[in-house]
Amino acid sequence: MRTAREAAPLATAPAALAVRDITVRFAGLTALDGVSFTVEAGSVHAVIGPNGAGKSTCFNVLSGVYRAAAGSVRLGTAELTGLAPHRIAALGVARTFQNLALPPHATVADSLLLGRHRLTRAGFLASGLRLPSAAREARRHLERVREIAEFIGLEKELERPAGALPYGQQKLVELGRALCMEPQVLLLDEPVAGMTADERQRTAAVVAGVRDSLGISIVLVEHDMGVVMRLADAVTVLDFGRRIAGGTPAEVQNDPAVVQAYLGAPE
Ligand SMILES: Nc1ncnc2c1ncn2[C@@H]1O[C@H](COP(=O)(O)OP(=O)(O)OP(=O)(O)O)[C@@H](O)[C@H]1O
Repeated sequence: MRTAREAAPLATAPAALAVRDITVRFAGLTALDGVSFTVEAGSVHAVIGPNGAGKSTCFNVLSGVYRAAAGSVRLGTAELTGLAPHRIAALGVARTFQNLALPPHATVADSLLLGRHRLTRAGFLASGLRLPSAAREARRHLERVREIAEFIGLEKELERPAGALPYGQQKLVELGRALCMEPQVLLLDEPVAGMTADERQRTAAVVAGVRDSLGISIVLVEHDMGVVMRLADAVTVLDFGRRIAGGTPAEVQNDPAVVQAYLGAPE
């Protein structure tokens, strides 16, 4: 059987995600102020900054939950600015959530299958009538679910209720569900928050594999600096809604403005 590593070339040429001059205001407070950065295709791009810097707001603009007052977001030539979350997902930008958002009693297999929903072609009627075309399609989706379960290391848990797994594995199911959408870009909101050291390590390895083996770009909002510094190819640093620095992890680590922002607002 093919593994997910072999089976997941991107259907379309990978594209950069260009974030340009994004401004978001909440009743007088400017949460993001003309923020720009580019997530290069096939890279891990971390967005960091002290509490209240605007990271979640940025994440919510990229996934379509918040509408920016100004600026644009483009994936290659596709304009994402102002689109609803499901349309952004359909254009190849999948996300995970900071808090678990899995149906509590569904098995791991069914949770992953949820991610295949937008790729399902057989209509309600064809499925209801059990037409061979619908059965073939269902088999294809199940095969892909198995490959992705293998990729995230949960192939043995497919028939278990996702809610019964340890927290770290549940988070991996969420990540797997997003991968099942065959995205070009994966938005990860604090993927290792609340995890044990082992779980963090395992999740970081899976995220690196998503980039290295599947060629998917990743936008990572994460407080764990160890994970950011190990995984990220590029880092954008926000403070009070402004982009104060950007570059490689080593570059931003030594940037006086970044040091000042973190020292001025200790966690
Ligand atoms: N829905 C909202 N309504 C009003 N103000 C908001 C809203 N969301 C965020 N803010 C404000 O916008 C600013 C940026 O918040 P945001 O949550 O994006 O920061 P963050 O960098 O993600 O912080 P943290 O690290 O604490 O999660 C903060 O001052 C916050 O209080």
